[in-house]
Amino acid sequence: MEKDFGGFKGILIIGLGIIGGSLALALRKEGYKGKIYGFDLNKNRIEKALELKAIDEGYDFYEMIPWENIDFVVLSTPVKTFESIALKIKPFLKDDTVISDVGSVKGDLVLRLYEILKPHVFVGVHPIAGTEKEGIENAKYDLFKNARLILTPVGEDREKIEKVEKFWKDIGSKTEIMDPHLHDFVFASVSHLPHAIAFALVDSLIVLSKETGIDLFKYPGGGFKDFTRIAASSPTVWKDIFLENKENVLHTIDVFEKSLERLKEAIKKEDEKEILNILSESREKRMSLD
Ligand SMILES: NC(=O)c1ccc[n+]([C@@H]2O[C@H](COP(=O)([O-])OP(=O)(O)OC[C@H]3O[C@@H](n4cnc5c(N)ncnc54)[C@H](O)[C@@H]3O)[C@@H](O)[C@H]2O)c1
Ligand SMILES: O=C(O)C(=O)C[C@]1(C(=O)O)C=C[C@@H](O)C=C1
Repeated sequence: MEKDFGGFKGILIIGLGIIGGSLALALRKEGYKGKIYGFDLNKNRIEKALELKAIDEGYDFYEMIPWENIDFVVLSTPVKTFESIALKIKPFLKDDTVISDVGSVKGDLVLRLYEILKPHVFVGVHPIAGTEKEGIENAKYDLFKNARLILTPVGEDREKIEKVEKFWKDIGSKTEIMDPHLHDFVFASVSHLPHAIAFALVDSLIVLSKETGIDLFKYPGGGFKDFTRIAASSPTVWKDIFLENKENVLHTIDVFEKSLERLKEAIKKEDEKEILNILSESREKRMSLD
């Protein structure tokens, strides 16, 4: 099928971070012919986006944006900013402009955004791709290529939902539709919990270093570094994800605590059979990935 990026002629990306920036670069790389507008509260990000030729025009005041040219808006800021941004931009939107996002949490948030923005159509999107880096200075044009991308539409506007799906397919993502609440349980388990544990693991070493007076951070090998790469992720982005997906994150932490407790008990009792059971089952699962 011919590439038309959903037929959108003018795209506004709000938030020129690693994800918003990578989206702009991917559009260029994949041959998008329309105009790309960028918005960010941080002027340095706008300058960098212009320097990289990722965007055609950049703004830090909504009033200045040529809204008549924009038929697709993508929210790419931390998830807790989405609702206030939606309220701010709504008065400027053309009737047929579609609004979407790239946020890591969906659930009730997409229902609230849908209500705030109607009669405009909002379609929730989550690309399952990223790194621990932040800002457009770390953006990659191929971040979304062959990556899974979840759409969590609410409402019945098939035509606009399909336009958003085609937009991402033309960038090279593998799209999948999911219920927004199911999405939040799944990604609490496979993404939010691992980030919480990685941050907490680094914190454990801070505590142990203070307790002992030994700078444990001088000694990590590959194991600790591999395990905690994601603890270098943006605190602002992850604070918002944990709070916006609070119930699921708390539940998955409870389950993790029980798993850790099971291993702890087996070690305490020197129960070799139980230790081997836990490690073998986990190793088998981990090896079946990819
Ligand atoms: N980083 C990842 O791995 C990843 C992956 C998938 C989805 N996401 C989601 O993508 C979104 C963006 O994350 P990121 O990693 O690109 O973050 P980032 O920190 O790299 O970029 C966020 C940008 O938003 C700007 N910003 C913050 N508040 C703003 C506001 N109120 N108005 C305008 N601009 C504002 C910041 O100045 C920054 O340039 C988040 O919702 C996140 O959950 C992130
Ligand atoms: O690879 C990483 O650094 C990521 O954290 C990417 C990752 C993930 O957990 O897999 C992080 C958040 C997203 O919403 C999607 C992807």
